Amino acid sequence: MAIASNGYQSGFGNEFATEALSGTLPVGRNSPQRVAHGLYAEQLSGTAFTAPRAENRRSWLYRIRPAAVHGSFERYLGAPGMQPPASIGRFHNDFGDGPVSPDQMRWNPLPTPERPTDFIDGLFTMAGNGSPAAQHGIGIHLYAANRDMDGRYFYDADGELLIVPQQGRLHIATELGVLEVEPQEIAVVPRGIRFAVSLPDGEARGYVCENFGALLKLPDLGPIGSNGLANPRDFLTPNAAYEDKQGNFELIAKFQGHLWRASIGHSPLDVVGWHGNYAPYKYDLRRFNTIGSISFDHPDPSIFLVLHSPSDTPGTSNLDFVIFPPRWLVAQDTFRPPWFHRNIASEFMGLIHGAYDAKAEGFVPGGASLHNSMTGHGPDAETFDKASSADLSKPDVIADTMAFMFETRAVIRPTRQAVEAAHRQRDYQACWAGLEKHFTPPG
Ligand SMILES: O=C(O)Cc1cc(O)ccc1O
Ligand SMILES: [Fe+2]
Repeated sequence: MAIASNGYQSGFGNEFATEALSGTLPVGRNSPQRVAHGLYAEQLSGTAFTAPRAENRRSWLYRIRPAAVHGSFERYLGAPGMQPPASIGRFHNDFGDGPVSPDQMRWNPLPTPERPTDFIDGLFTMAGNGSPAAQHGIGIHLYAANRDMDGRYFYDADGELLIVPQQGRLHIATELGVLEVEPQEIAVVPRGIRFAVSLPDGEARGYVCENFGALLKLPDLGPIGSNGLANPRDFLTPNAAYEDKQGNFELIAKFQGHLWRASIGHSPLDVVGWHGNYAPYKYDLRRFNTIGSISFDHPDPSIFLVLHSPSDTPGTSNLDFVIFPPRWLVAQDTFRPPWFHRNIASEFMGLIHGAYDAKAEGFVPGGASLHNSMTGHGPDAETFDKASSADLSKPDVIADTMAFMFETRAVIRPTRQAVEAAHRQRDYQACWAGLEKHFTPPG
């Protein structure tokens, strides 16, 4: 039985305080000689102790047993039958260091698993850059699962996890409380926090971005002003909820790019109360206040930025999480869909719902595309033809859609299993083949 949700607190990066049993949190100190109810106090830090106050993230957990209590770790390659031949498992950060193709690439959704597969075994690494060791870059994964994590708990020491469900709800029971998310919502589980995922709909699939760099934050708004894009009060962090359970359980860790397993005799989701600003959260993408052009020209997609992980270079992100939500298009004398372009940044896209306005066909919900640094891309031939002769005297509404992009400063290296996958669309480039020469010089 999964832990029931105990509701949420609202705000982004607040100093939260929550207890599932009253009187749990110590008053006026963090680590009293004896904690109430016979609990242990434990600090979990998500930034350096000495990080500037505005960036500093840590929480104090009051729990039944400290996190140190478990058996020793051994390598874990995934459930039997799931490993690819190289025996590195399907979920890893081996992005390779040899030649990487600049091809545009696109994939159909990850197939539903043939055997019972939980969220962790259902993860399939598509691409990435940087590394957990370097503390910058991202891992990009798809998941397809049809079984609850039962007696099994996971944490990722390599990065925070941005989870983007595409089909099926997720019940994410974490040490700090429960996140219930459905498609068009996202969940963020910070580095190190233990959790178990169950599937209220029996099946689920979606995307995960693993952020090895600086923690995701809300962007500055500059001239937009003090409101807009993703508003802080729409972010929800769970109230404390715990289970007091003994058994022969498993703790899976992701550490330096690979999975490890240890036995654990109790549920690590045993935090009765906590306070601090390092905590999981969720956000409903349908709450995004979309801003765009009301005069002419299609703006850069940075106007759709939800969250970003900055790098050491100002304005140049380790990760930008951008969405393409429903919106009105009113720009005059303008080619309204995304333009043709080549970018310094690299782009991995997914589609949560509906259709994407740059692609008439082939980019399907649950699918993915990759356009690397300086690789040309843009609207397919059918979209170009339609938009070039559209009636601009009327606004267009783009309804029933939710696409997103993981954009990153470094080249995104697709994994071997992604390049060789049966679900890769090997004919993707054909979508631009119909763009004929129209050049007609005068005379
Ligand atoms: O390639 C894409 O479809 C993503 C994208 C959308 C947009 O509106 C402008 C630039 C961009 O890279
Ligand atoms: Fe693009």
